[in-house]
Amino acid sequence: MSTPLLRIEALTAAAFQPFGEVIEASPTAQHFAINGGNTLRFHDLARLDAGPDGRMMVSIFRGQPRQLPFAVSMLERHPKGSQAFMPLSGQPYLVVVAPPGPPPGVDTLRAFLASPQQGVNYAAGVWHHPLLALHQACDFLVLDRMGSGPNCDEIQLQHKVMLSL
Ligand SMILES: NC(=O)N[C@@H](O)C(=O)O
Ligand code: NI
Repeated sequence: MSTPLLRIEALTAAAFQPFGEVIEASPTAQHFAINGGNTLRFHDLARLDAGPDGRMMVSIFRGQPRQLPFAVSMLERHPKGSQAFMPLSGQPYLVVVAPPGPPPGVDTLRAFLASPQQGVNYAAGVWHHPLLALHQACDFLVLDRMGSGPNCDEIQLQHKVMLSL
């Protein structure tokens, strides 16, 4: 039996709501002028969470491009804190997620194509695939938890799914 294709959806705040937030300078986001009108502030776009005993840290991930079609065989989650990615290299990328809680399955997996102007913030415990950069090596600004104890659970999918554009 061939490995099923996972449908890839356009990334929107509404579609991503069960998993976290989309970070983008959207006209629908709360925004207001600052700095004497020189600057527009797109305000409070994501809920960053390091838990009661952690702190947020800033990193840069340089992801090598994934070759498509790509087999999704595992996901991970960070139970103690959120994790946000903001693209820096002007390329789209893929996001694969499943709701927090039960092990992800073909019926709960979702895939999104993020534009170069869209970041994502995974809420704590949301299942997601590690960075899926496309086309070239891409840098991402990453905001996630520094703290004690393990904060990355990995799970192998019972049934693989394929990503293709
Ligand atoms: N392991 C790590 O820091 N990266 C992953 O969490 C990821 O989501 O890419
Ligand atoms: Ni992660």
